[in-house]
Amino acid sequence: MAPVPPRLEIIDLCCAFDGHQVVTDVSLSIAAGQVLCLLGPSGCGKSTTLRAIAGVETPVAGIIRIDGVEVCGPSGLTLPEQRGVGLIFQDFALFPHLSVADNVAFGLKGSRAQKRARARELLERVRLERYLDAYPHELSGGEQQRVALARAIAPKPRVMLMDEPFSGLDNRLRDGIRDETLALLKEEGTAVLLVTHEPEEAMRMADEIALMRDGHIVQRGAPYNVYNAPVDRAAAAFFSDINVIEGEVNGALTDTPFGQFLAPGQPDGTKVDIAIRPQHVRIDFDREGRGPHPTAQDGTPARAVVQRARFIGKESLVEFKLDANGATMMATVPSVFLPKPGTPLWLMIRRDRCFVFPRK
Ligand SMILES: Nc1ncnc2c1ncn2[C@@H]1O[C@H](COP(=O)(O)OP(=O)(O)OP(=O)(O)O)[C@@H](O)[C@H]1O
Repeated sequence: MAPVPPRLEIIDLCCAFDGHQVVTDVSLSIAAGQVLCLLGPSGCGKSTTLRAIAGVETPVAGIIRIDGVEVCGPSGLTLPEQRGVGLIFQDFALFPHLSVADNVAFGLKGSRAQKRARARELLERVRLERYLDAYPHELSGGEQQRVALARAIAPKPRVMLMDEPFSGLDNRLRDGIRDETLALLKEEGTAVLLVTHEPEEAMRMADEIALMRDGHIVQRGAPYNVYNAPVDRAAAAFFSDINVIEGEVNGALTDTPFGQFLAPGQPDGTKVDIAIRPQHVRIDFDREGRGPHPTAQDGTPARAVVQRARFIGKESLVEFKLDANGATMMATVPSVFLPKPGTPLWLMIRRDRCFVFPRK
């Protein structure tokens, strides 16, 4: 039996404006029921990629296939409305003069009764069936977004393209609507491409993350892998604050205030950055100038002096200055831990949580 093609497949997509390339050789594939998040900073080319898939932007090169059928490529361009693609954007303009049911049924084929039945089914799924005959202005922002969602899903698109669809909603509402949306789309076997610049949103929603920078996909993988094995310093820094300890390679080792680190394959004299997230820095007390003993897991402790400490909700953020080289380090600790500025403490860094990158 021939293998099932991915629901959405993009090969070497390139887009340009006025001769300036903003999307370069982007390749992605998404299976039925899978969610891929295109994650990256503002201006990196996420929305342009999405618009090219929708068919409202014409790429300069590349192939786009939906269920194995080319909709953009050497054989030509399929019209946007014939691609079987749904779109959800941040501003989810509903038609103000149509009832909620008619908004959801808009674009559906079939008899009036059939369209109303499908609208009811979807409004039940987003728990808004009581508003079937209401008008958009009678609904809250979050409810309107759920109607927009039901409208986008109603024609059973094979591919759903979502551009920051939840950023207009408040935090508590957002989590529920996000989860609800995904469950519905997965159930329908839709391939979802979600554009976001928020790592937390991507990690929460994605089966796979494609990290984008300057028009390129720099890393692809499951959220756990992208977070825990970033390809470079910028990829690590995109997900959270990071501490960077600078070093230089000598005999495949790098000396730092936290002891020696392996830098395999790096020639002598290479400058390296050792990155560690603040939540993987451990703190211990100063015992009359002595710290804890080195361990295999945490390496050598380094003495540091508290610069400031802030409580930021679930955790506290403490900023230190290292005795050894005056470098600044940040550590997050669960709950309230607010040592006074000037307090000497010892820092240890989880060896298995450090990333060693040659400096660019
Ligand atoms: N219609 C256009 N004409 C000219 N340049 C454009 C056009 N649309 C986008 N660009 C440029 O292309 C680049 C990529 O833009 P795009 O909107 O794809 O980025 P993005 O990653 O989606 O950013 P954001 O998260 O801010 O929406 C940017 O430099 C932008 O200025």
